[in-house]
Amino acid sequence: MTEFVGRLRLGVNIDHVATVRNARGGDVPDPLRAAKIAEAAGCDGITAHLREDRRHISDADIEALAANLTVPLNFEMAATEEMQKIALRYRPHAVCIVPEKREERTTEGGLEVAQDENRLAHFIAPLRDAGCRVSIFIAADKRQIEAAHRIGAAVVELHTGAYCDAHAEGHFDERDAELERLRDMSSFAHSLGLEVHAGHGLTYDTVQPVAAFPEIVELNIGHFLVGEAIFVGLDASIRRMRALMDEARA
Ligand SMILES: CC(=O)[C@@H](O)[C@H](O)COP(=O)(O)O
Ligand SMILES: NCC(=O)COP(=O)(O)O
Repeated sequence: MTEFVGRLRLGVNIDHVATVRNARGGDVPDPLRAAKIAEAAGCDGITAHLREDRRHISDADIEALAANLTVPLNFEMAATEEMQKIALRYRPHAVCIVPEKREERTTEGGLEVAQDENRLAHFIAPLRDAGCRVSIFIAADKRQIEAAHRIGAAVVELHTGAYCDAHAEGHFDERDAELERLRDMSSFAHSLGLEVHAGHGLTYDTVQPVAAFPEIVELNIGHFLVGEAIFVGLDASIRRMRALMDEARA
């Protein structure tokens, strides 16, 4: 089932502004300032991942974002009791449950929902009751999508990392196969009534084929935008991404 869903939303992930700040300690660069620039550049939401080890975003960042944003906050977190308490304190517009491994450099894969269904169903219930849209960050995998649907998630965010990595490494057959998987699985998730988002590792070079899938309503993009901002400024990097997304959608 496909349908035209209108303007594709851009959620700007500001985690890696905090990474730069934390390299030295102190207060600069300030993720909230980045979020305000992103709002002015026309983003549709701000994404921030409060990792359990606080390697980038801090508790104080979440407090500042929750108090000052005018666009919705998408709060990414692991499925732990500590994070659930924080989410229930701030009640962000959306909570995206992501897997975390201590030794990983970034979020390597999607959440294993199918093997942890009962626990996750109980875990997300209070978040849903508090009014948060619960999103599950998963690989483009039918089994995981079906499990996310069964536990009562409103949204699935499909991990685009494998597609982006294959492109960056010049493995174009693998890239095309990953893209095909993303296309099929976004359509499948949509057919179950799930809202479909995608993200991780997207760049100017990789965003358009994903943005063209009509079932996807939101892309969350961060690391590349923050890196590009070093050269052109954050406002310009976001506006260019926005333009590429709109072009692909048209
Ligand atoms: C879940 C996700 O894909 C992003 O939020 C990403 O996790 C950014 O943070 P890291 O680079 O620490 O993984
Ligand atoms: N959920 C994915 C996200 O928020 C952004 O990931 P990245 O662009 O920083 O890799």
